[in-house]
Amino acid sequence: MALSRLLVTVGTPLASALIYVLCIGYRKRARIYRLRQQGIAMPDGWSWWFGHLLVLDKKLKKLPHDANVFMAMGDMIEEHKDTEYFLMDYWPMFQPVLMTFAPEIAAQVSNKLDLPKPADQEKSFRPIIGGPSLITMNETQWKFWRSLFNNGFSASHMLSLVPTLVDTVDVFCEKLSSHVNGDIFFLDDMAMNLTMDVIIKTTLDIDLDNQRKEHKLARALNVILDWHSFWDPRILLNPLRIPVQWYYGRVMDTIIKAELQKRFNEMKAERTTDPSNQPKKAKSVIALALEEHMSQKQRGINQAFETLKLDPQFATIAANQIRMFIFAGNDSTATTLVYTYHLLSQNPSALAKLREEHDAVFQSPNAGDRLRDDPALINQCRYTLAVIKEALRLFPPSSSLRDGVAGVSIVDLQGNQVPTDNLNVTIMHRYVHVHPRFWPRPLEFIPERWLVEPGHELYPKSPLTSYRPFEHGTRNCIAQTLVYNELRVALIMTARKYDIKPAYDEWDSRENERLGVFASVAKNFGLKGNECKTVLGERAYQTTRSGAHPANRYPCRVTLAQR
Ligand code: HEM
Repeated sequence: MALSRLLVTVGTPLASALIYVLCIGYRKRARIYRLRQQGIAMPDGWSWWFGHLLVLDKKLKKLPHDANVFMAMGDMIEEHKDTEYFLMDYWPMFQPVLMTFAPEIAAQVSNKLDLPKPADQEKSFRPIIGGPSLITMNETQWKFWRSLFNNGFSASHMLSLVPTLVDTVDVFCEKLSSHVNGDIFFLDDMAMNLTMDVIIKTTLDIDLDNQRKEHKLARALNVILDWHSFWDPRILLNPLRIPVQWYYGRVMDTIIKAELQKRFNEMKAERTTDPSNQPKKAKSVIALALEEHMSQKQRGINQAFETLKLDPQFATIAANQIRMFIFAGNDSTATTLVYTYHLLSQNPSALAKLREEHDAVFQSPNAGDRLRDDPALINQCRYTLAVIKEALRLFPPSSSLRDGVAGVSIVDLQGNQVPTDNLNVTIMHRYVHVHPRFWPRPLEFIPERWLVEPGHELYPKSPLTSYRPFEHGTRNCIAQTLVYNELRVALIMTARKYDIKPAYDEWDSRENERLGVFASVAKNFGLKGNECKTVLGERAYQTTRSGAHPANRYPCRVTLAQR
């Protein structure tokens, strides 16, 4: 009797929960089934149980194990040339996603419909960022924070930070010099240290000097990222993950909040001293945001500035924003720099033209000093900018992700309505950027295409929609001017000094030697396959590591430039 009562007590809620989950699951699966029946484009091989996961897995198996998942979409792009979008059903892992590479559809997503960020994105970013931030916020909260930061990232403010960039790139040059004629090193790591120093200096005004010695702030972020995955169950289910990420998140917050308080105190002190006695110094992004916030607050409550306090709620979200700037800005900028050097190493005539431009604009080999005196000189380096734009076209480090909205549809190229509710939408930058309908000789590295006039055979069709590494519309990247300035300064100060060449062949043969006799015996007996090491013929293929880092952290060698 007691047993049957227990079974009823425990079993009823369990059975109800199971029925509930099955009902939800069935509803979601039935929806995709209906979309298929309606003719919404999707790859063949869909299954009720695993959506398109098995289809994707089959494509991924043809690539190196760490290749970026977007690289596996090449066949699907070919198969959907008529619609230029397709629905990928990631059941049971994620929400289904409408994947598009049509600039016309991308423009609807980012501008016309201005679709919001997915509600669950914040949760997956939380271990890294700590909570809501610009990248995941929507509506009023997003508007408030974006308006606080816009001024700090403005073109004029970014130009005033060029001398800071020069100081940081000076250390990068010192590091490159230490490898001249030396052994293989990993350019990706070195670029990451550079961009970390830049992002912290420009947003928070701390000199990490991370390029010389790993700073605890950088280390904390790196540990969090080592324990992070958006999908890998081996990492997500590890019981140590949450405490480790929580601890290092606290380390980051403590450092950032202490600096915020310092900036706040400096700001108060500035307001009470005679402005003519204050040293003229470029302010950090957070200092400008704090000033704006405090001025708004002061106007709102009509209270003397000296009596205001830094409110903890504001400080917490501001700390998230800084953590997000570090995360969003570090990898993507570093990988772009590495791919720019890579493309230059493969295209000697472009490198020669770049050097000629630097000779013409700066004359002296010490471009850093000239830039410190006259930051606007970077704007004269048109070919340099064209080289960077071309690197971002061929190796964009990110894509855009948006949430569908009930009742809102995308109009496809044939004029059909594609409903977006309960779907995410991804704009695949890589495939928009090499779209043959828009780009002449799409796979070639041709910086000149950025310098010709409309009507020229190299001029892209509709560059405003077909080129979107920083996305368009209200949710475009807030830091694109910082990125262009940082990369320009780095190229200006290094291109004439160094020749950087990839060393993958040497690296691969060393790795084979290291794996030794057991691996080659295993291969000979067919126990271990010869893993493919290139994607579309590219050894420096983009990997899954956030920011689409080049394979194996880009092993390379550097020598002094031979001209
Ligand atoms: C090569 C470097 C970079 C690239 C290619 C890049 C690309 C992008 C893209 C594509 C978006 C839109 C994402 C979406 O629509 O889902 C974005 C947004 C954003 N990026 Fe970047 N980014 C770069 C560097 C940076 C840096 C250095 C920072 C930080 C200072 C940064 C901060 C942000 C922020 C805050 C947003 C969200 C803006 C908003 O929604 O208001 N990015 N970025």
